[in-house]
Amino acid sequence: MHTPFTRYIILLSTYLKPQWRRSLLLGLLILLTIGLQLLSPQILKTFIDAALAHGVSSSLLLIALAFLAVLLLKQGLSIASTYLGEYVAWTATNQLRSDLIAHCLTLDHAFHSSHTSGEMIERVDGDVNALANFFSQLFFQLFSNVLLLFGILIMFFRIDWRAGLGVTLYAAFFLGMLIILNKRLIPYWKAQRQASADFYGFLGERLAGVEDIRTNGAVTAMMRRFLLLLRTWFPLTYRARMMDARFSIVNFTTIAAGFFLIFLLGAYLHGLYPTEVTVGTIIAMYNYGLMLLEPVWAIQDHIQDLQQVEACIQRVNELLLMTSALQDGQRTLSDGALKLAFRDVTFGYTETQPVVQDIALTVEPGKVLGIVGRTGSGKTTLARLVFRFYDPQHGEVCINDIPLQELSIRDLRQHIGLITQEVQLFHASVRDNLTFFNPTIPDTAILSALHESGLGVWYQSLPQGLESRLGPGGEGLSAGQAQLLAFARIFLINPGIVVLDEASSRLDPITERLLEQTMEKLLAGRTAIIIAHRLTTVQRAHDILLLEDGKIGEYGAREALASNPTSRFAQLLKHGLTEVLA
Ligand SMILES: Nc1ncnc2c1ncn2[C@@H]1O[C@H](COP(=O)(O)OP(=O)(O)OP(=O)(O)O)[C@@H](O)[C@H]1O
Repeated sequence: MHTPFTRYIILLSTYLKPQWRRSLLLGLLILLTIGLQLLSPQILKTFIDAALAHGVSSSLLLIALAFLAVLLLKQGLSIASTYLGEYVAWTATNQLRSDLIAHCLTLDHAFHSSHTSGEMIERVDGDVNALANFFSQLFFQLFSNVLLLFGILIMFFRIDWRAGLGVTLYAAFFLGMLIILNKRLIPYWKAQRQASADFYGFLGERLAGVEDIRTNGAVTAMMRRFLLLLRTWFPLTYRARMMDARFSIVNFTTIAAGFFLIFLLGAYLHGLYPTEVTVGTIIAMYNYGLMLLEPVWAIQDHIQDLQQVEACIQRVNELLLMTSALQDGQRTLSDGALKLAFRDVTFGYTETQPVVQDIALTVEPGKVLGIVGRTGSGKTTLARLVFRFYDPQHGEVCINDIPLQELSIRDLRQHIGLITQEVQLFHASVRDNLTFFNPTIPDTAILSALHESGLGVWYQSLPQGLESRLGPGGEGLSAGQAQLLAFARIFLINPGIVVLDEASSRLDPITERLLEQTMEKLLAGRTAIIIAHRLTTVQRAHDILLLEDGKIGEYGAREALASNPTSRFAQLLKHGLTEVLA
């Protein structure tokens, strides 16, 4: 495992290297800004000494103008470095974001089903945002604040070594004290924030359920819980604020002591060397003292932020180090209907508990296999194995007699179309919903897919054609229309195998008829696996697989099974699919 420091270096070099010119320019801008910042007290010193020595003169105006010019230039440079800093940071972190997303997409289904989407968003975006802060502010600000601090100390040493030493010791003490005090303060604010999060979490949940609370007469009990939460929240906030106040008192006393030290040193040195340490020098020392507070406070903040960033870098690294359990193959598939075979397949989500067992069957090109079985019998699991979301523990799944492990996963998935019960629709245009945001697919192909899937009339009613936006989660579409849109997606990619997990809910007769017609077109010239819930679909299947607790309960040609009165399938047909399998 790398030490934190090497991790920072690796991260910085990976993502800043491509922008080294901009980063270098940024470094230069920061150096110049610091140089100008250190110059202004010197100009002030010259001004005061000149005023005291010669009274009001034209040179004073020139010095004042130089002071103004330095201030303006410094301001301009800070704006430029802020802009450049943000630019460099956003470019670096956007690259990191896309690297992480691309990496997550290569991870297997087991990874994705064991991490919630919220967790992934927090990892990819929350952690990257913290790192964006590291790149844009923390790294460059820490760099410039440390430089500024050293610059100020050098200015004190230039005045006199005793001044330099005194102020260096003071700065070290001040910084150490701030770090210790802040560490003590953090738990108080953490507890306060937790209490506030609990309160708002409770409030949000109760507001969402306000009708149930009222109708069940639970208002008094809820109010009591509110008061209890407020009773915890208030003392925690009070304690945190009091600690803050104490912290401020110590802080300002130390600052005051610092200025006292500077004036004392100034007066002492003026006494020793009146011509070198002038009144102007003492004013400059005071100004450097004021200037010193800024980097000390900032460095203390940065140290805290670095601890957070360290945790983020660790999590991002962990994610990047994860690899998919599935090894990618090289071979590719031909177009057209494909042959699918399960060869003695056994698979379980855990090693010890098989979910499907000893599955051996073949679906010839262009044929339809209907899978029926009770809920939890392993139907969806079989479909997942076809997509190679998982590898079987025993046996193999083959397409055109090629084991899936030998196929390129990308190519494999381009040759299989999946329609699930719940169609995932995006809050985006009809075009993007059909093409999955691929802008290279021509309109003519999309329109033809819409017509083929029976959505021609629906498309005519769209105010902005393909650019019309669907509501969030497909709002405004009926379940049947959503299914047909999923069919249109399949027509568009034209795969050789279709896996269809049929919607179990009943559809209205018109949509049902439309779906039937579209299904006919969809299955023509394709191999299909249909997890069937409706009788009409089952009747389309050439073969039937009845799954019972992950094992083959019955498997054979549909007609043969249907005409055998002793078969389970014939019983199912007699008593109705949904009634028996529900
Ligand atoms: N990602 C998973 N991780 C662990 N166990 C799972 C996972 N998915 C499914 N299972 C378990 O595997 C078994 C088979 O589930 P599967 O979804 O394949 O059944 P199904 O026949 O498709 O059910 P349904 O008709 O309800 O969709 C169930 O016991 C289920 O709890």
